This record gives sequence, C-alpha cells and structure tokens, in this order.
Amino acid sequence: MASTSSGRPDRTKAFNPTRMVRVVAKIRGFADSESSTALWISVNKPNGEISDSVTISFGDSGSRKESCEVNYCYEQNEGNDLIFSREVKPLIFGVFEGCNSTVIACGARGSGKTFVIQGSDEKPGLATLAIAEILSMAEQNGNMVAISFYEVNQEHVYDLLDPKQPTVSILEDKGKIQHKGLSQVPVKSVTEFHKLLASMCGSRKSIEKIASELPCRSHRGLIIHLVSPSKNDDICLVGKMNFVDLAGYEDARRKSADGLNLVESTKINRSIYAIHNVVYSLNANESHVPYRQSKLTHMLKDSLGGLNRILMITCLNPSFCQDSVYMVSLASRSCLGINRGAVDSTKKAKCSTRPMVPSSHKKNFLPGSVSTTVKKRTASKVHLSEKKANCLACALKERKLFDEAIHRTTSEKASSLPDIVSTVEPLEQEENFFLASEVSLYGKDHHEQDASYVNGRTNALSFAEGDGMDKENQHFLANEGVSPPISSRLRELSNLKLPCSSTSSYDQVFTEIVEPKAPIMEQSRTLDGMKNSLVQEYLRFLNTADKEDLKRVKGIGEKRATYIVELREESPKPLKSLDDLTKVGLSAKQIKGMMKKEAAKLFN
Ligand SMILES: Nc1ncnc2c1ncn2[C@@H]1O[C@H](COP(=O)(O)OP(=O)(O)OP(=O)(O)O)[C@@H](O)[C@H]1O
Repeated sequence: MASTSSGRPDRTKAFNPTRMVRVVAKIRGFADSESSTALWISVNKPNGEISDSVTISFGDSGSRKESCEVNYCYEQNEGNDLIFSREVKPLIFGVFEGCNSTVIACGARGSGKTFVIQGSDEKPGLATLAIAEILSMAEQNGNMVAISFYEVNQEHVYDLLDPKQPTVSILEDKGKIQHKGLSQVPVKSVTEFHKLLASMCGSRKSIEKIASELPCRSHRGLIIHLVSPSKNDDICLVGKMNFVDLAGYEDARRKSADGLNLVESTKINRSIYAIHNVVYSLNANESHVPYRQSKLTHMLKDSLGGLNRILMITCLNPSFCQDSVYMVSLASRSCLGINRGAVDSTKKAKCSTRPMVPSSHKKNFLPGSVSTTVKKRTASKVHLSEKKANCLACALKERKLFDEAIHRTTSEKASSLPDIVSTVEPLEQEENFFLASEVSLYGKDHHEQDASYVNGRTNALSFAEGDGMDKENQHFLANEGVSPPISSRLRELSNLKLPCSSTSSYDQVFTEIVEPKAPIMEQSRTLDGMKNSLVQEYLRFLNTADKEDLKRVKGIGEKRATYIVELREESPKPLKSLDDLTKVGLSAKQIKGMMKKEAAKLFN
C-alpha cells in the first residue's frame, strides 16, 4: 500500500490528475452450468498489461467483426483480486483524502456484474475487498467507517438496511446531495460487515417465493462512508466510496425473463443510459451534466463530478450476446473522450483536471451517439392504475443485496404500499421526466427502438394542434436553416451520378461509356432502388431521431416533432411509407417537394 511516513496514503500515487473516468471491460468466466464454447471476443493489448487503451473485437474470424476501445480489458482468467489491486486500490487512497470514488459494474444480463462487485465466499468481489482494505487503513488512521445499502427499482430508492423506510428521498441543497431516509450503519470489522449482509439475508426466506415470481431487475448500491479527522481537529473530511451493480441491460422489446413489461424494462434501460450519459458528459467536460435524468445519477451526483473518480467496469458474457456488445460500445463511447482529452489549464482547480473535448468534435469522434431528451411530465398524465401497478411491482419486488439480501417482509411491503403510491418525491413531482436515448452502433436496429418508447404519454396528440403545424407547413419550404444529418445523407446519395432521369450528367456518363443492353429498364430499376433506399433512410430517421434532431429537418418544427415522438408510443415505427407522412400533417405535395429538395435528381 502506498503511504506517507505519517501512515496516510500517498496522494501522488492515488491520483492521475488527467483521469477522472476509467472504463475497463471484464470478460466473465464460464459458470458451472455453461459449456465453454469458443470465445467470440478477442482483445488486442498493444502494450500488454500496461496498455492504456485496448481494442475488443467481437465475432469469430469467419463472421462479422465489430470492435471498440476501452482503457483495459480483464480476461476470463483474471480475477477480482487483480482488478482490485490495479483499479480499486488507487481509488481508496483518494477516499482517504476526502475525494469520492464510484465503481460501476454494467453489462448485459448475466454478464458477471454481481460476481465482480460482490463475488462469492471463495472469490470475494471488489466491494468486499474494498471494505477490508478501507477498514484496515481506517484503523491505522483513526477513521470511522459506515455503510449504506440501497436498491433503485423503477426510479424508487429503497434502504436495504432499514426495511421500515418506505422510500429514500434524494434532496439537493446548494449542490449538496442528501439521501433522506437512507441509513448509515457503522462498521468496525469485516466480520461486522458480513453480519450486516447476513441479517439482511434473514428476511429473504419469507418472501423468496413471491419474489421469485416478480420482476427482479434493479440497481444495487453500497456506499462506504469514511470520516477522517483532519489536521484541523474541528473539521472532518468525509470521503465516500460507492459500488454500483447496475441492473442487467436487456433489449426492452424482448420478452423479459422476469415478467417485466415494456414500460418497466424501458425505464430500467433509460436509467442505464442515464449513467452512461453522465459519465460521458463528465468525461467530455460538458457544461451541463445530466444528473437528474435518473434517480441513481442524481443520488450519486456528489460522487461523480469534480475531482471524484469513476471506474466503469463493463462486463461481457463469454458466449455470444448482442446486448453485451451494445453495452460495451456505450461504455467505450464514455471513455473515448479520455484518450483525446487535453487539460484546460485556464479552468478552476475542480475542473482543471477534466479532459477537454472540443464540443464540435464530440459527435464526430464517436462511433455511436446517444442523444437525450428530457421531457417534463405532469403527474396527471400518468395513468393511476399504471402507476399503482408499477409501485406494486416495486414494492413487492425483492432481490438479494448484490443478489443475496432481501430487506423487507411481504407484510412490510404491503403496509408501505399506500405510502409508496401516495408519495411522490420532489424530483418526480417537479421533474418527472423521461430520458430518450437513441443509440447507434452495434445492433442498431435491434436496440434503437428503446428510443421509441421514451415518451410515456398514452394519448396521441390530436390535430387540434394542427394550427401550429400549418404554420410549420407554410414555413418549411422557405426555411433554409441548418441541414440535419439526414439531409446531408440524402444529398450525398442524390449527388451520386446515377441513371436517374435525363439529367445531363447521367446522359454524358452513360452515352459515352456504356452501351446498355436494356438501358431503360436497368436505369429505372436502379433509380427505384435508390429512391426507395433514400425514402427508407428518411423514414428510419423520422422513426428514431430525437426531437431536437427532428426539428432540424425542413418542414418539421416543434409541434410536428412532438407529434412524431408521440406517435411512436403507439407503434415503434409509425411511419412506414412516404404516405404515412400525412399522419403528421404533411400534404402529398409537400412530401414530394421535400424529397425533391433533398434529392432533386432522384425525385424529378
Ligand atoms: N468469473 C466467473 N467465473 C465463473 N462463474 C461466474 C463468473 N462470473 C459470473 N459467474 C457466474 O455467472 C452467472 C451470472 O453472474 P452474475 O449473477 O454475476 O451476473 P449479473 O450480470 O450480475 O446478472 P444480472 O444481470 O442478472 O444481475 C452466475 O451464476 C455467476 O456465478
């Protein structure tokens, strides 16, 4: 352990001033029940163990290869103890200096998150190893240690150490975050820590049966609070170490193994996107960090920004899993900014060490993009029965702490139900929002539909708002605003020298060079193909883009963009052909005009 002569940790070894976020991957070992098939993941570590950036590729040599970059990747044979000594121990030194750290395990379902964070009796996880280390260091330094355990389920936070608490409220006062109703229990030894875990497991038995039949995807967190006496006796520095075992990512459209409905599943995925968005924003030094996009990120706010440290461990299934690829690509996106970052020495101390990525570059750098839309929603728009159903599921849902502990009995849950139903926390009341995440990279088609379910409104906007749209109609042909990505793409395609109509360029190219056997048929077939592909691309964009991107398309203003987003609640792909654009109030003439404008050569 690095420490100064006074016994305090050596800060210089704990901090790398240019790195706030580190993203590593861990390929899980095979579980006993699995047959060890050929691995579909390969890792390229250009500098071996000291590589600061490694490439992970997916698929065997014969199939499609996708790849992405992370800071490091731990392979199957590399255990929690190695990850602990290389990744977590340095963070612990920071905690003793009053600097918070957060270790987040993310990944698809069954990718080994719990195994990494909690581990097993024989192979303790990172949280267990950390508490042992922190307690030992605390003893030497005369610090006090306390812990909190919580679960975030469907945007409700539950105290796992106190079953009587209905929900934990996240309050913010001048940037300071309070977890109202979350207990902190002092811990003096690892044995005490294990006893606490065991006591939580005790209440599991009575409800195990019910719990096994109920939804069980949730985020689990451990906070290790450290109170350090400073040189100045009257001031205590408090450092926090967080461990978060995120709910497993699962494509919301697939039938959930634990009976979650689409809304519940989408909500979980949104909160997973939210934490990635926060990490990305911090990493990219964005002026606005979207902490309030989910309960978990709001809760962790004071452990994520500033000089605090984040270790994101993206867990990978050893057998093929598209969700795993998707998750690691999200995590990779968060870490790309690190490698391209530069220190902005003009910023204040708190920010000066954060990597800077010019905002104009951010989108271009990234292999994928996650765009977010925060939408305020009033309580009245939530159907009460749906809300009750969700609350019921939340209240009855039980899961072990890092998969072992259950904190409430059925009767306690039942008795707390009215509270839960009637309790709307300030955040939810005022900012009951939805995070729309649109992600494109691997498995794009497969996953992007989550974005389509982002808006909880069940009633489609009526054409009473048509006035506004009419204005948009009048406006759009004259509007020569900023071209959205789709426009550029359409133009790019339409600018190809294609056998489309009797344009001079086509005539020149084809009359001079080619002697077509059946020119007219060939030409019209190619033309139709191109037209069709442009139309499909355009429709796909309309079916998936977020509101802000939609608004950048000519002919689509605030009202129409809102309406398109709302249409998606009823069907993930409401616009299947150009004719369907009439659903959003565009006339056939306008549609033709719009397509002509974008791809004139094809639509003449
Ligand atoms: N390194 C490993 N070696 C052997 N088995 C492992 C390893 N990591 C995980 N497993 C096993 O794989 C299974 C899934 O692991 P785990 O429960 O940690 O995944 P998870 O990502 O937390 O799942 P979920 O998303 O459902 O919460 C478990 O049976 C676990 O014991």
